[in-house]
Formats: sequence, C-alpha cells, structure tokens
Amino acid sequence: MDLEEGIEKLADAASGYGISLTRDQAEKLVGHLCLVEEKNKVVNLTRIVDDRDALILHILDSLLLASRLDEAPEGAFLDIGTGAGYPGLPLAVVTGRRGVLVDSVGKKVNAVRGFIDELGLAEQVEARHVRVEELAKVQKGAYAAVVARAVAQVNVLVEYATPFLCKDGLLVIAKARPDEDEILAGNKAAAICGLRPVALDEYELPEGLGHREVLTYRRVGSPKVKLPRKTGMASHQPLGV
Ligand SMILES: C[S@@+](CC[C@H](N)C(=O)[O-])C[C@H]1O[C@@H](n2cnc3c(N)ncnc32)[C@H](O)[C@@H]1O
Repeated sequence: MDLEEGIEKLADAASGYGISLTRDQAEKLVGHLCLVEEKNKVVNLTRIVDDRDALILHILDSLLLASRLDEAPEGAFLDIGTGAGYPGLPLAVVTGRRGVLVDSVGKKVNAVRGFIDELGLAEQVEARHVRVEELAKVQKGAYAAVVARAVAQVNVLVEYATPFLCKDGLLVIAKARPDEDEILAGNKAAAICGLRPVALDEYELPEGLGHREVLTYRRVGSPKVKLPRKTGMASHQPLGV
C-alpha cells in the first residue's frame, strides 16, 4: 500500500465517523497495516488483502471502539486475542493509553512485537504470548479497560475480561451483528460476573463493508462465581446460557 494514499483515505474515512487523526497517528496506523500486509506473505495474519478493504476493516473498525475506551477510568487496557494487533494497536495510537496485547499463538505475538518496535511504540505497547485465562490468574484488577474483536461470544468475553477489570473498568467489544440470544447470554453472564451493560453503539461501515455493534460493559460489583475458572471452561461451559 502506498503510505501517503493510505493516510489520505484513512483520514477521510475516519472523519465521517467524527474521528480526527493527527498526521503522526495516521502515519502509524497505516504504517502498521503496511507491516501487517508484508508479514502476511510469510505468516498467516489476516484474510483481508485488498488495501482499501483493509483500511476500513482493520483500522477504521478498530477505531470505532475508541470513544468508549476514552470513558474508562485512567489506566492501561488489555486487548484479548489481538491477532495482527487489532483493535489494540490502533487504539493505543489514538487514545495514548498504555496497551497490553495478548494472543495464544506465538507467531502472531512475535509479528506484533516486530510491528511495535518498528513503529516506535515499545514504551507504550506490549505484546504477550499467553492464554487470557492464564494471565487472569496473575493480573487481577490490573486494567482500566479490556477490548476484543472477533475472538469469542459476548458471554465468553465477559467472563474472560472480568478478573482484569478494576472498579468501574470497561469491557468494550466489537461485533458484526450479534443475535438476540448472544446479547441475552452476554447480559446474563455480565450479571453473574458483576458487570452492567452500559451502551450498544451501531455503525455501518463505508462502501457496504458491513454492520458493526460496539458493546460496552462496566464492572460494578463482584463476580458470583470464582474467576478465572479452569482454562477452557469459559468456552466449553459458558455462563449465561
Ligand atoms: C479471529 S482472530 C481475531 C484477531 C483480531 N482481534 C482481529 O480482530 O483481527 C482471534 C484471535 O484470538 C486469539 N485467541 C483465541 N482465544 C484466545 C485465548 N483464550 N487467549 C488468548 N488469545 C486467544 C486467537 O489466537 C486469534 O489470534
């Protein structure tokens, strides 16, 4: 992708969603995507290979979580299942928050570490190779927010995120079009975990690239079950169903 062309197109698309980017931010965001596209030739990171689609489906899509992340208390955020760095890396760039990006696949984490170094973000962003259920045992209440995109059903993400969240911390999830049952199960899991749903924002991506829903939950109390449960329990015996 041509960097200058990408920066112009991204700034244009983002402004349609009330998101204004500085030159430095846009350069980092498009620079990240260029690195992802290059690395994708040797390590399978993404199926989206068209430049224009990737600007929207990776960068803009990630930025749709930024305004809710801004509402979290002061402090770092955690990106669960970051893949090639989405949405965590763009969110760190635009919010200025410290971000910890985790994934259970080592080659993806190694790639993301390379991107962080190349973009000069090593003091602000960290990538860790770990299953989220394992990390939860040692980082209780350590984050002001947890974000995730395309990782699991809402109820599973609610359970994954809860141990990490400080009081009033936010879970912000991007979903394509969750059905009523998924939302219902997510809200039931939230009630069990001490989280309260606070917002559901709906967006249409440009050029018919899809519908997005951003779900936000706030940690308001204590879980009624001991968390984290054993690794694998959240997805095999999910709460709220
Ligand atoms: C479909 S990909 C989405 C990647 C990225 N969030 C995005 O939107 O482009 C889901 C990612 O979550 C990771 N993942 C799934 N379960 C996980 C877990 N329990 N702990 C850490 N990472 C996990 C997978 O390895 C994979 O990279």
